[in-house]
Amino acid sequence: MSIDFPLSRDPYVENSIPAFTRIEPFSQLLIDLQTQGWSIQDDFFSEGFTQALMDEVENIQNDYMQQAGIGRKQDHQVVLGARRDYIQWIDPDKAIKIDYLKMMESFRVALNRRLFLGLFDYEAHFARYEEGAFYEKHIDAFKGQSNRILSMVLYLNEDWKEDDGGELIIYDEHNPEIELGRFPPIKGRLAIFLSECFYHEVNVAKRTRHSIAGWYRVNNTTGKTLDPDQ
Ligand SMILES: O=C(O)CCC(=O)C(=O)O
Ligand SMILES: [Fe+2]
Repeated sequence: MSIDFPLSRDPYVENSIPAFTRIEPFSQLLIDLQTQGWSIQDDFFSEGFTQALMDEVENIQNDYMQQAGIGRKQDHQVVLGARRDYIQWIDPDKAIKIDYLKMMESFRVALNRRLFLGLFDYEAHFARYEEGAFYEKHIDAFKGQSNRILSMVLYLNEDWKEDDGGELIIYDEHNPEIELGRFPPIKGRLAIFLSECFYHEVNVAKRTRHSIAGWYRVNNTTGKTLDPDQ
């Protein structure tokens, strides 16, 4: 009789594989942002790097995640009608997370250099939508009230099928009744859009759906008020 153990890979080692396979991984993305304010990029990271991020998120137990709320941490409230996912903020405490944050830092520099966005930092969390979870139509930042400038979501789901739902729907900047597109959360796909401009929504997922959602921010610290963290 044989016992089935889950396949376990060797732990990811810092800097062990190239994070990107394309020569200029940011170029089309920067053009899209400049011309339309949003972009969808497939295979953004290399296969091995994407796989290491998938291994990481798949192995987080629910107990180590928190139920996502609406708004920032200090006014954290869980509104089940609006959003139902579990999150874990990404801190540089493991090789794959260190390398991921390093890559996002190099992207921040490229964004500032090319688009003069003055981005100050990046915050991100793993997200798990279990079967039946969704996130109703919303905007990530209200003009003048937030320091979130760019929203990014990286999808980490093997063999996502059309029937699995969970699409990201992006709405028109000028008329949020009009859909710009529906994007299934397939492995390696990256969605990016200006946080203050695009309403978006996550359709009900019919199976567990993993992603990393992150935001590039500006520093709005003035006088005695420190910019809140997350
Ligand atoms: O997972 C997605 O496709 C979008 C998530 C989202 O909109 C958010 O976390 O603010
Ligand atoms: Fe969002």
